[in-house]
Amino acid sequence: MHQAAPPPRRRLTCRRCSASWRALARPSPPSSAWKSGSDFRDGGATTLFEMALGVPPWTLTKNDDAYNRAMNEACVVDTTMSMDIMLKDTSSSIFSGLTSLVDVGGGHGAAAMAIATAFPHIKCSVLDLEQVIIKVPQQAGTDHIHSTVQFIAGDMFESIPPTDAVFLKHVLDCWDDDHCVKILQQCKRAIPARDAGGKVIIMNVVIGYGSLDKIVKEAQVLFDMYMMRYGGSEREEHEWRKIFSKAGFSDYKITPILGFHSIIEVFP
Ligand SMILES: C[S@@+](CC[C@H](N)C(=O)[O-])C[C@H]1O[C@@H](n2cnc3c(N)ncnc32)[C@H](O)[C@@H]1O
Repeated sequence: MHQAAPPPRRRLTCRRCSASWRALARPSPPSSAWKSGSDFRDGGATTLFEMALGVPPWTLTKNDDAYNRAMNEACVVDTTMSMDIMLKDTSSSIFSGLTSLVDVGGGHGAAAMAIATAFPHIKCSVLDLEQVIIKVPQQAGTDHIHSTVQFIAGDMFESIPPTDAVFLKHVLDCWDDDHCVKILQQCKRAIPARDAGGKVIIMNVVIGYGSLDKIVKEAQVLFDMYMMRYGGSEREEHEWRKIFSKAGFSDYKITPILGFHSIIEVFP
């Protein structure tokens, strides 16, 4: 039987350090996952993740329960640890004055619950895809903090509920610049003007910010490479500035926190 030949191996090059390696140097996925050469990312259609698994990650969370569970649980573990650091380091200045916040792409709500615990007067909600929200563990409605956090199934590219602030933790680095601009444009529609307290709070890497330790720098660059699988990337300040400006925001402030993350407050 005739089987479609896999695409030729290509050499990928890291934009920051010029390291290069062979794409697809791994066991072949099922032939159905291969697409024609013109479908590859250079042709505009897909990502390393899709090349290997045939669908984008947020389709796989819909199609594959085990992958969905692993992704949601991993996000809770990462977020529980990093929110602890973030809230100790920076919280008062960043969250003061807010009465509502939507954690967009907030998974099972670990960040929203940490914020609601630290600031009980802020009404916190989580917006995520339906396949994520329907799997929010049951106990997340029974104790006091869980019951104050509202979970909303929806698509951030279509609309985000009105709120003082949108929180985006490890969401924008999953996407290329054009998708980030679209997400940020929806965020801007959801929040009030700057003088009425509106802002977007991004928790992500800003390459070059934070501790100058070699290990922190290496972690930032490794994350950049890691996010390439989704077609996303970690960004330097000038790359963030470009997407904020394209999405119609007027100003931003970067606050590095312990570890390799920063908080970016983005103002309409
Ligand atoms: C890398 S995870 C980050 C989760 C969480 N913010 C954290 O840091 O632990 C990205 C999240 O974005 C969500 N997501 C992807 N596409 C989305 C969409 N179109 N609308 C809403 N959420 C989306 C995913 O389901 C996932 O929960």
